[in-house]
Parts: sequence; structure tokens; C-alpha cells
Amino acid sequence: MSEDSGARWINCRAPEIVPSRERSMKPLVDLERACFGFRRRTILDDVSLTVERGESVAVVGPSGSGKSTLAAVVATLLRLQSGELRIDGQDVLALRSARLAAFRRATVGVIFQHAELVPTMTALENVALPALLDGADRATAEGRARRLLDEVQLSETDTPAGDLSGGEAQRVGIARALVNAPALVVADEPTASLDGPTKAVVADLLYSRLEAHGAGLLIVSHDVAVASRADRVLRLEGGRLTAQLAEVH
Ligand SMILES: Nc1ncnc2c1ncn2[C@@H]1O[C@H](COP(=O)(O)OP(=O)(O)OP(=O)(O)O)[C@@H](O)[C@H]1O
Repeated sequence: MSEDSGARWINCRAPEIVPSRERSMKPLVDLERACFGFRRRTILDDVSLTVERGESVAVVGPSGSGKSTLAAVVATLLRLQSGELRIDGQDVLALRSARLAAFRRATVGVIFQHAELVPTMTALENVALPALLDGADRATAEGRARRLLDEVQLSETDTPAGDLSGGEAQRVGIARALVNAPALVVADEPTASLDGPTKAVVADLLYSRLEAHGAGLLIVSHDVAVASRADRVLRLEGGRLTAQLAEVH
């Protein structure tokens, strides 16, 4: 999803950088009274959400209810039309394109349904890329990438990403999301395109690696087994976000 697609920019304030000590006392994600629509259709209607540091929060809901839109808003890929969003204490709506991109690279890892790797680059190059873009030198970026690929149990690091199976590609996606040691990972249907046994392996790796790295997680998933492993499960329906009280479906 591209930044600003279909959205109108309303909040226009001067950038404010919050000191890191002050940031660490605030929720990792603090979304308040968020509204977002595509053209005339309201998708998020006064939605508030917090994710604490190291916490995992799953969002479930009917198809088309706006789960991916919410994930893209929290991943700072789409801008809210009204409301507030602070991530790691930073008012992200106050940041414009270049600074927002730099903030996102350092703070938010994103995992997509189809991994979205560069097919001609190897697994190792795909994982190292965000670190290189964030200013790491090649040896450092590749060292981090190798360690993370080892963590997700991918030994064939020189295979072009286009030749990987769906499960392998998603393991690379998890490693890539973690390469800049983000405080937050946003995962949009990370297991939806995988078969049963592979889903379980990828979900295990996702939750265990995030816990090991102390990253918070916002995960959108149709999969009961995957969503119910989160610390909290929320339901998005009719533009509103509520606690999921009954069984996830
Ligand atoms: N770029 C866009 N322009 C216009 N409408 C869009 C755009 N992206 C999504 N939508 C619409 O917004 C609504 C919410 O889409 P979204 O993908 O967020 O829902 P979802 O809950 O993730 O759905 P699913 O579970 O089927 O993936 C849908 O009706 C979709 O068609």
C-alpha cells in the first residue's frame, strides 16, 4: 500500500521530536480517535488502540472491515485523516515524508501477506536491505541479516527470493522486519497464503522471535490459531474496534 493513497492530509503541525527517556514511559502505539476513509467511505470511525512495549495485539473482523487499512495506518504507510498516532512516543503525523520514512525504517518492521521480497535478490540481500537503507555498512547489515536468517532457520541464504517457497519467503519477511531492531512489528495476514503445517511454523517463529527481540506486535489475521496467541484480541467491524470477548472467528 502506498503512502497517502486515497487519503487527505488534515493535521498539519510542526515536527516535534520527543526525548527517548520520555518516550520509553509511553505506550508503544497510541492511536486516538482515528478516522480514515477511502473517498466517501468511512473505514475507521473514531478508533482508539494502544499496544504496550513487548505486547502482542491481534485484530480480527469480517472481510473488508478495514483490518489491513488499520495495519497500514499503524505502520505509518497510510496517514490518518483525523485523530492522533504516537509510536514510541513520537507524534508521527507531525513528520513529513523523508523524516517519516527514516522513523519508520528505524522503529517499525512490516510483514505482508505475500512477504513482498525483491525476487531477484537473495534472501540475505533482502534482509540486509533495510539496514543498508538505514545507514549500516555492508558488513554490519549482512552480519545482522545472517544472524536473523539463522534465527528463522533458513540456511539457504544465497537463494534468490523468487525461488523460495511461501513459508521460506515469509521466514525471510520476519527476519527482514527485525533487521533494524524495531520497537514495533506490524504483520498483515502473515500466514494467510500458507498451508496448515507451514502456517504453524511461521506463526511459532513470528511470536517467538518477536518475544526474543522484545518487539511489540500488531497482527491482523483471519486465522484463529494465529490471532488467539496474541496477548489481546480486538475486533474491527463497522469502523469500530472492540475487545473480542467470544471465540475468535
Ligand atoms: N486504496 C483503496 N482505495 C479505495 N478503497 C480501498 C482501498 N484499499 C482498500 N479499500 C477498501 O476499503 C475496505 C477495507 O479494506 P481492507 O483491505 O482494509 O479490509 P480487510 O478487513 O483487511 O479485508 P480482508 O480481510 O478481506 O483482507 C474494503 O472495502 C476495500 O475495498
